[in-house]
Amino acid sequence: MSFSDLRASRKTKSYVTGAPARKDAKEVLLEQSPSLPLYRDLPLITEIRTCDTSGRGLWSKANLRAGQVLFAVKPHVAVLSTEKLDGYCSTCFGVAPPSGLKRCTQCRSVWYCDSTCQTKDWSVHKHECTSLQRWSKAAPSDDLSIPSDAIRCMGRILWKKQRKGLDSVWTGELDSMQSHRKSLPLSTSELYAHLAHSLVQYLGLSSPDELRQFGINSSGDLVDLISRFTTNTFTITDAALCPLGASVSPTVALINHSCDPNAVIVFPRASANPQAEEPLMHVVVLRNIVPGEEIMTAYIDTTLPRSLRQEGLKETYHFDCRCQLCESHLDVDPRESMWCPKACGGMCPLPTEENPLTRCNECKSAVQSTDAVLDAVRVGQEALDKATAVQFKDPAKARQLTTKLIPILTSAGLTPSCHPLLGLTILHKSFLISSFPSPCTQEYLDDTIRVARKAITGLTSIHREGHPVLGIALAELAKILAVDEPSPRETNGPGIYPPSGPPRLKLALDTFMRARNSLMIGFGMVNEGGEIGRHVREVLVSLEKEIGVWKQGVRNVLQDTPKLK
Ligand SMILES: C[S@@+](CC[C@H](N)C(=O)[O-])C[C@H]1O[C@@H](n2cnc3c(N)ncnc32)[C@H](O)[C@@H]1O
Repeated sequence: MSFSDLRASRKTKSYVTGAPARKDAKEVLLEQSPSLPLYRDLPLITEIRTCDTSGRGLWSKANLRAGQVLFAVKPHVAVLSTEKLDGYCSTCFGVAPPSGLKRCTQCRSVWYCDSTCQTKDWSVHKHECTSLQRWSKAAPSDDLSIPSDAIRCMGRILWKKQRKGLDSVWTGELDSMQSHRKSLPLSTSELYAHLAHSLVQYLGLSSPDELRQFGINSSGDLVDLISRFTTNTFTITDAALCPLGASVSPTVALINHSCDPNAVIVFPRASANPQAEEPLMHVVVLRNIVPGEEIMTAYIDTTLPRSLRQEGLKETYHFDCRCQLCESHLDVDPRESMWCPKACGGMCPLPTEENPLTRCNECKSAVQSTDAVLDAVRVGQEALDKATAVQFKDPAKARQLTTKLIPILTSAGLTPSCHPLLGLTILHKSFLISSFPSPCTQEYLDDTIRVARKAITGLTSIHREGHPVLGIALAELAKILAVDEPSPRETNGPGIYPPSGPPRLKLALDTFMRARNSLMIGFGMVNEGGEIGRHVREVLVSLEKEIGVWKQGVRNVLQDTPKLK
């Protein structure tokens, strides 16, 4: 849910238990007058409750099934990230059509599908347009000519607030989102001051006093705005979970966090008309929920080890996570695990500076190479941070880092689900897929398939089937398994991966089917797994036909071949 990054949620199989209803939940509390009915988007099968530890939250009043779309809402405000502005429509967030997008001729910074999308956005963009032009003129360099996503999003919040009315339900919902103003750590003051200054500049105000027109009457109100924005913003993603920008929905923001979530927020782009109401946020149930259970999503990447998750949650959301996963004491957490040094098939917890002694959970053999493992994890973490930071600006450099570090971490004994190996593998896979050579060689194709499979092995140890991240990764693997082989091998052996020829096609079919099952849950049954789920279904139909033709061909050959005497 972090606005800067898509942090997919994950789950370890061993934690698969229904979360017990929290005892400290109090009765329904809605801080609103009857004349201001907030959260009209909420379905009747949910209710808002408050509890001492996490404030308001959303609770289920009914049995909910995995794959059920609990509700779908249009965010109050959404903005594209700067680097996506020229590739997607700023209104519906649809990808540029083959005929291209239409650019706003005034600010020349935002793009639309067509005049329909442009007209829909005009009531807010007319303010934004002037601000963008002014900002660009004053920018010291080209790469600073567009303000950050946060500033553009907060600008939109204020203009829309003004338009909807400061006393409106719309504004009431926004203003009821949680602010941490009273408990902000000192370390945030510099960032907040910078954001406040940039926002005033972007809005073209000569003094903070002019913020009154937006209902901001004091510096406290301004801090509230920034705090509400950072605490309640969701990453907006495309149908394949690639981050596109930031969005704010007060209804969705009622949902509290768990590192072991029972729901997920996705943008499946499910409608037959891609422009209709998009971008639409769907809250999808990941596993069955019983009445009286709290609905929870993950705000951060749950493939991360506990310490990094806790750090991230504290920094952005200001709480100490006490979810089942954080409180559990597992023998071996797949996020921090290595193979048995005697290769008995068991696993050991990853050694740490504080706990260097580690043993296999099966044969109890001790890991001797502690220093080497610690070093590998440290350089792996540095490489992952660097590669993530430069992946768009300098993909060659990023790929160099992943190519170099994956073998080091693998030979240090880390399992595929272990951090930072899993992160590096996922990144490496995306580099391989995005730079398929033309013509593609068998070696490149097979290598990409192996890396994609390794990522899935890691993800499967953490996510349950049905998680959208797993569904997308499976669909990606299935797709590359179905690519025509440049030079198929003659033989297939039990230890050879990937197989070649017809067995490869069969494996692609099975992987597509597994992907489809996961996508149907993760992106919602009624959405048919979203845009990617529908695409997978189409490919499945044609692959089944292809395999059917091949089987028939084999049958014909067998029938035509004279029996051996
Ligand atoms: C998006 S809001 C969630 C709704 C919020 N509880 C409210 O009352 O509006 C995020 C904030 O809720 C609180 N929160 C969310 N999940 C929590 C958890 N598992 N434990 C403690 N606090 C939590 C934190 O204060 C966090 O900054």
